[in-house]
Formats: sequence, structure tokens, C-alpha cells
Amino acid sequence: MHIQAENLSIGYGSKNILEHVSFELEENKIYGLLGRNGTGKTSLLSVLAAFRKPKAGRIMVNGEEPFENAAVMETILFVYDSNLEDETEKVKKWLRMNAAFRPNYDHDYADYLCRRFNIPVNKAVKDLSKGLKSAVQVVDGLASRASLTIFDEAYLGMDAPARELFYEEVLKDYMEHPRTIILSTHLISEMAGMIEEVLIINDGTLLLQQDKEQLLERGTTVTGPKEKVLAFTEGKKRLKEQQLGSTMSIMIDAVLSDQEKQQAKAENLELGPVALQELFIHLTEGAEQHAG
Ligand SMILES: Nc1ncnc2c1ncn2[C@@H]1O[C@H](COP(=O)(O)OP(=O)(O)OP(=O)(O)O)[C@@H](O)[C@H]1O
Repeated sequence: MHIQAENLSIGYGSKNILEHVSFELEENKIYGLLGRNGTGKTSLLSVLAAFRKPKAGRIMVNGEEPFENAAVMETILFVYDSNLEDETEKVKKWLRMNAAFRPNYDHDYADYLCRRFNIPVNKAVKDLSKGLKSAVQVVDGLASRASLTIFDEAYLGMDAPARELFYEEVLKDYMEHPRTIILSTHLISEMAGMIEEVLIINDGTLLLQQDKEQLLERGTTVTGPKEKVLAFTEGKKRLKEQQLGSTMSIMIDAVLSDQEKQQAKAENLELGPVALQELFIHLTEGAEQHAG
């Protein structure tokens, strides 16, 4: 599914949460949407899923506006922390009812997933634990095979083995049935491996959209004798400094040239990678937050 967001403004009442947001999402790719608490991830995803209208700008999904467009809506699935407290239907029936709106729904796959997540399918949805309620929504999200599938912190309440299972199934099913997937998450270190392209929203707008591997090249940790590390990182954007005795480690935001890498090697400086979560923390550090 191809998505074009043009100069979006999103907000509530007179308050704008996001402004001047433009991006393009390609078909068959896994995107990671990252942002601090309250920056507007869920609000942006609700607009992408045509649950809400932007205050300004527009979204085009395969060249069509999705809002109140049934044909487009059935190809978009938004898994979010919806309130299932009053959902008296049994899991089995609830899944079947949702499937009716999903042309690509795979019932066998849904059954298989229910077994893998140990979901008691004859229980009412409202009576499931928090983690199993999330699992049921994940089952719905995966088995629907919607061309645009959005998982907005879909793992809430799931324990570590269940989350592992979720990640495993997303990747496996994506390989077999490629589609556009957006993962919005705070568990960056757990989910970084799945993400192909990163979008970071911060300070009321889109801070960056970049291929994950390219983004990771921006970060390097330089470790070695203090004087040498300080000299090597002079003039580069320093993100974090740590010192242990005479050894120093400085994290920099800079793409190093081959020449600089050779220089570091000649000076016995160790160059190491920076994890996506670390980069995210530093890229969004100190920004004004919109929470509240
Ligand atoms: N229905 C609403 N009415 C008014 N303000 C809202 C509404 N929903 C969200 N907001 C506000 O919009 C801002 C963005 O919220 P949103 O849930 O989109 O952020 P988020 O990035 O998903 O946050 P988190 O990471 O904490 O889940 C917050 O300040 C929030 O209080």
C-alpha cells in the first residue's frame, strides 16, 4: 500500500499536536514510528487509519482519500489499545465478526495463532487478562492480512514470551504475505530488529524518516585513552560521555568517512555501534513535550 501524507496538521480543539508533517510510505515495508510519550503517535496513526480527519493537509492511500471510503478502509487495519471491557462475545465469535469486513482474512491462521498464544477461544473477550486481550487483537491484526497493518503498542500487558511470539509471527507472516506494516513502540530495543525504516516524531513535527541501517550509521561510540578520544571527536556532535579511569567512551552523531575510520584504527581507538534506542533517546532529548 502506498501512502502519501501531505502537510498534515493534527490536533484537538484549538490545540495542534502535530504540524507540517509530510511523508511517503512504500508498499511492503516495515516502518517503526517512534516518539516520546504524548508526542502524537496514536493521533497520527488514527489519521492514517482514517479514524480521524487531519485539521489540515491530506492523506492519500493508493491515490485515494481514505476518510469515509469503505473500499480503502477495509484494506487498513489499526490495532490499538481499544477498550474490550464490555465485549461480551466469545473470542471465537468476535474474531469471526471482525473477519467479515476483511477480504484477505485467513481463518486457519487465526486458529493457529489462538493456539500459539494459548487464548481460550470459548471465553468472553471481556473476561480475558490484559495480555490475552492484546493477543486477541494481535491475532485479528495478523490474520486480517490488511495491506496496511498498524500495530500501535499492540503488546500492552503481554509477557516477554508472548511478545517474542508476536514479533516472530509478524516477521514470518510478513515474509510470506508482504504488506505495509507500521509498528509504534516504546520497546525499541526489543523491536528494532524488525524495523526497516524509522520515523521519529518530536516537538510537534516529523523529526526524521530514514532507512534504519543508514540511521544507525550516524551513531558511533569511540573508546580509548581519554586524550585521543577527545581529540578524535573534536568538532563532532557529542551525545554522551563516559569515563572509567583513563579510558573514555564518547558517543557521537556523525557519519565517519573511511579515512576517519582508518585514523581511529591507527590510533588504537575502538569504534562501536550505537543501538537504535540510544540514538532515539539522544535525538529527542531536551525537546519540549506536548503531553498533558
Ligand atoms: N481525544 C483527545 N482529546 C484531546 N486531547 C487528546 C485526545 N487524544 C490525545 N490527546 C492529546 O494529544 C497528545 C498526543 O497524544 P497521543 O496519544 O497521540 O500521543 P502518543 O505519542 O501516542 O503518546 P503515548 O506514547 O504516551 O501513547 C497528548 O497531549 C494527548 O493528551
